[in-house]
Amino acid sequence: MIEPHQRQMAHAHAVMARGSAMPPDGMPSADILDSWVRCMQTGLDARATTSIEVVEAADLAERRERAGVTRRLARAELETLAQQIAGSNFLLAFADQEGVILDLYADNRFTMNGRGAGIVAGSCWTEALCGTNGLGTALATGRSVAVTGLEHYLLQLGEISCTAAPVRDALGDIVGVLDASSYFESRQRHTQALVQMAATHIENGLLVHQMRARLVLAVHPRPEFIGTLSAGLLAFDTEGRVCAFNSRAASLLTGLELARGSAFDLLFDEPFERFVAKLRHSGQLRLRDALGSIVYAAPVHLPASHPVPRVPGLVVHPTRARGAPAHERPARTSHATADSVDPPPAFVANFVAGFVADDPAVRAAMRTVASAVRLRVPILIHGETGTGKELLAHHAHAVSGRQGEFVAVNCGALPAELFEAELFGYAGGSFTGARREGSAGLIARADGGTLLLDELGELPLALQAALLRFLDDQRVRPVGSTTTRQVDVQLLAATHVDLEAEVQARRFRADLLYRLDTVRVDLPPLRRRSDFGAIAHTVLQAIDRSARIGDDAIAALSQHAWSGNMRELRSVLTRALLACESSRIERADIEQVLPALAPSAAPISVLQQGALAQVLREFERTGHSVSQTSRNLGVSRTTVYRYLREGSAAR
Ligand SMILES: Nc1ncnc2c1ncn2[C@@H]1O[C@H](COP(=O)(O)OP(=O)(O)OP(=O)(O)O)[C@@H](O)[C@H]1O
Repeated sequence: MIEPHQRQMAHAHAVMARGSAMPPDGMPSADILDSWVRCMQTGLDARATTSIEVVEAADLAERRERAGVTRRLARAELETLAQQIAGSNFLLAFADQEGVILDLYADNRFTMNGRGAGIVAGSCWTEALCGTNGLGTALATGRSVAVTGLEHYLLQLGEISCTAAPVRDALGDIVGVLDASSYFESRQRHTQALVQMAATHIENGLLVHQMRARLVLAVHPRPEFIGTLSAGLLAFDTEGRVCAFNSRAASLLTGLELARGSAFDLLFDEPFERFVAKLRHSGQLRLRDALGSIVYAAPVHLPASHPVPRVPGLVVHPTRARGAPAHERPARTSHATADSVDPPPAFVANFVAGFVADDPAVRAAMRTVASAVRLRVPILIHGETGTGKELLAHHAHAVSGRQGEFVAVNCGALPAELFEAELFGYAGGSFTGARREGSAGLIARADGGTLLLDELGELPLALQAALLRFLDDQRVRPVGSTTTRQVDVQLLAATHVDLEAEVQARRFRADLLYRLDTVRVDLPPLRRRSDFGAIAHTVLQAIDRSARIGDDAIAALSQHAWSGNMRELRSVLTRALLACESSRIERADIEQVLPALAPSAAPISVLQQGALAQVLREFERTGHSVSQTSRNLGVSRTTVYRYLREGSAAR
């Protein structure tokens, strides 16, 4: 069926073909109208069949090389976009500032059908050559555009819809353009927002890269938006003069004299030096701008060369530039689809194999985490036991692109004295049992990477103060040593307890909670997840790849309360699989094992009676693997640790 829009544009083409010197009335937008005028003026024939020019292989290689970091950032975004609009017949392309496609990701159906045939690496899409089109028109206007069906000037492109956004570097120059093309009929409402967001991601990455020797600030009138794409970015030199800013900063600070070279003190009601000193101390600050409005600011990076604090008692902590470029991130698998949700502030693909994330709350958590790691702020992950906090932490590490290790440490696992040495390291011979050569500690091991403090609620009070100090300056001083070492660690903390209640009960320091609670994500319990079915399938596959489960069985499972969440589900599915006669679990198999488990806290109570022996036996049997023991018994790792501690105290 020809849609009214196509009919209207077909009419416009017909009028033009009759020799009109101007495009007819009723053009969909001023950008398309102006573009047609430009095409007419260059004498381009809308009806001619034009073969799209493709540059030589050597030229393409040279252009790719020249595009350097921009291209690497763009490729990462193309991959993410490909995940988001996967299966919807799309072709995604990144072209340089001359409209030559450097990279593209195409859905097979799009290329096989032949309609996207001319869109290949090296093809050139300037308006002068190809008429009105996403890439060319975005480059010509410097704005994000959608060119739908017959809005294309060349009739031969009339079945394609493109949406494209230019990418600007830190100085505001266009350095490339991102495009998503589809058949006219499979275009999607959210694609333009997705492409625009991806372009903003590239621009922000580029600004942070190009300004890596500068102080880069993220600003927003509301603190919770600091880590999102809505935040503005501003770079300052050591004198406090603006070197670069993104378009969000320009619109957030409208009315102020924001331009390259503007002095910080003219924009904000605070002397630059004092601001930097405070920033080093506190990480995020509330500022008043020159018009009297409140703005929150947090450093994206704060180089050591910026003014040293003159405020007494403040600690200096130069930070390193962020981790590796996004293109070096690991391969990803995804269960997430971006079909019907409204465009959130920052989209992110699923980086962890087997991590089901079709639930909106989980996807929101993934996006928050991805934004927070970009700014390297600590993240507090909250959720009942077994809801996937550690898996989300792995995702955070992967999405950060940081090259260092992911180090997880269970705060309930060790007594305070040993824990401090484990965490911060120790000098040789500093206490009985210490190794002669000493140890760098887990924080140092996570240098350049990510440290997860699991079960944060169990962190001994004595260590909470040390952690707070570490969060302030990212320096570690090994136990028994007089020297400190600067590290660059993305901190994540996970807990299932209500930390506010712990603060009330004076078991947790309020200042530490305040510091860690900048970005908080809550993982929903299994009973509230909309993707329960997908989870059940995935967990079952992890137990036995050949196993299957019927829809009725899933429906029966979904009725359960699952207080042990994924771990409990895994344990129930294992039992059901053992109980069933084939490798396909049916409702009856579930009914056979579920009543025995209800109420769902049963695994814990099983542990409580004669539990110690059971835990120790399983711990021995699994070759001292805490995770394996926790999995096999269907309890959390903390529970296992607690029993192991009790066990060793009793001996
Ligand atoms: N979204 C998910 N998709 C598939 N499997 C998951 C998901 N989330 C968690 N799991 C699985 O559930 C188990 C528990 O996950 P994880 O250890 O991350 O939970 P947790 O919240 O950290 O638990 P705890 O609070 O007990 O430490 C793991 O085997 C994990 O692989």
